[in-house]
Amino acid sequence: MITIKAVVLPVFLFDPRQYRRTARGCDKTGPFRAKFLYDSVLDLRQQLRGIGSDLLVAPRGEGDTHTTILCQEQVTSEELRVDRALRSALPAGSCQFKPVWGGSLSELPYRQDLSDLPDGFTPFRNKAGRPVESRCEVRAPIKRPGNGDLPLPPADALAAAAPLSCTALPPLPEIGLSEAALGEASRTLRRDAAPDPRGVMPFPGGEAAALARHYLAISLAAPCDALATYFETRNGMLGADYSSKFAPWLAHGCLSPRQVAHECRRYEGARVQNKSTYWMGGPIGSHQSWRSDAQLLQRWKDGELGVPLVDANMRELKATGFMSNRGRQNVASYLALDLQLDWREGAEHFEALLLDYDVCSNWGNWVSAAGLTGGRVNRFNIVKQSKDYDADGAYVRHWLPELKDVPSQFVHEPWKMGRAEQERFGCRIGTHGDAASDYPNPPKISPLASYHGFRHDIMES
Ligand SMILES: Cc1cc2nc3c(=O)[nH]c(=O)nc-3n(C[C@H](O)[C@H](O)[C@H](O)COP(=O)(O)OP(=O)(O)OC[C@H]3O[C@@H](n4cnc5c(N)ncnc54)[C@H](O)[C@@H]3O)c2cc1C
Repeated sequence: MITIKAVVLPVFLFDPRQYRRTARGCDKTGPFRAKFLYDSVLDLRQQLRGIGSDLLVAPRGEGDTHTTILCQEQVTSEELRVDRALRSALPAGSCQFKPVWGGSLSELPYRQDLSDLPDGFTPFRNKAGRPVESRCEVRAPIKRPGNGDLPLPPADALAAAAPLSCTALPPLPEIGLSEAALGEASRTLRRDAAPDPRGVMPFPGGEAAALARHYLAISLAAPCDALATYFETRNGMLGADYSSKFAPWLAHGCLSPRQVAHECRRYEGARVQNKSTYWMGGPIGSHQSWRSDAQLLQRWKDGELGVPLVDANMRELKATGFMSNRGRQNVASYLALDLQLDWREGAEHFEALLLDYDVCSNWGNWVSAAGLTGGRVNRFNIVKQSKDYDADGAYVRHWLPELKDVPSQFVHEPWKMGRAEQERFGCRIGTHGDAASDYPNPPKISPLASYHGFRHDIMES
């Protein structure tokens, strides 16, 4: 009798659908995430080589499939469409398609069909007065496998697996990166390309880089106490340690959320607990007719609106692929609730540029920012937010050189400077596009009172 041992074939397919343009003309994947993904695939290959196997890589869904395809179970529309296309492309009878649920860290204390799931975050988190995470058991991380621990084919057996390759990664045009993104990407993708020095930190892709992030060195030998102050610092916008910056690695599957949760518990046990470490671990609102203004939208994307906090954050995103949570909330609120431009334009722009793009986190947060969750609409007062979270203007000056000599009194409201002050502080305020001005006047926004279309309360914060 012949015994056939099950073998797991490690394959990475670059899916061209991820690199096309959307109907609104946005790249699905911009250069930052394309590079992060490349780094991550290279790192995965290195790790598999380290345990005697290898990674097969192909530009699209080619290759011989004759066993079981294991994949993450999806819930969102484009991802489900990809699953359906893959299922129907599989030769009948020769291959099984097996989605596995991996979207939650532990069993939630809600019904399996989620019929008792609250709409808002606060009631979700505090079920019957107890924080939801205190009822959730997170399983311990699995030990790192060594050579021979996994049913992987040896490297030399994989070397002959044409048309898949284990030597080279596919060139970008083969993946289908759009022309516009390619121009940028070919620059960013140079191995030696340095990240923008103004960014919060470099983000190399791959598990090795994630584990080297010292925030995770909750490790007791050399503890990093940034975690202890997370609750106080998490609304920051400058520097590496106001938040974990794990999101890009989590979004790409380079870092296990179970491992992060485990390290946090270990840290809390050994050092100190923090109120907010629990973090680590479709629109239903009323109809709103969004305005359409391509020029204004472009100014928002370019950080050229004349609203310093929004502009600084949008320039950071454009230059680095990252933006703080505080920044994301403000720029999203400003686009949807102040400019009343279509929030989906903003969500698509984020999807293209964010290193940590995740379909649920991005689109879910945008739905909420646009006031479409069915609950209270939270409209950010940008000037108040600027003064609360960037009191001395260090963040806006970091990204807006036009305002570098403008004192704190005016830095968040430069339009309030008179002509003499503009002269004195070297910043002329004027019409957007006017060569004689250094920084634009902000667009006129609708007062709160004219804000129709929402059935629910509007709260300013
Ligand atoms: C409009 C908008 C779009 C967003 N798009 C994304 C996205 O595409 N991908 C993404 O991972 N996050 C997204 N977020 C959530 C949040 O801004 C980022 O997760 C966070 O800024 C990443 O930085 P960090 O890893 O240092 O987070 P930390 O503050 O250190 O938090 C630790 C982890 O918790 C999770 N997390 C934190 N805040 C949120 C949140 N509000 N919603 C969901 N998860 C959260 C992330 O996985 C994060 O890495 C978005 C928020 C807004 C307002």
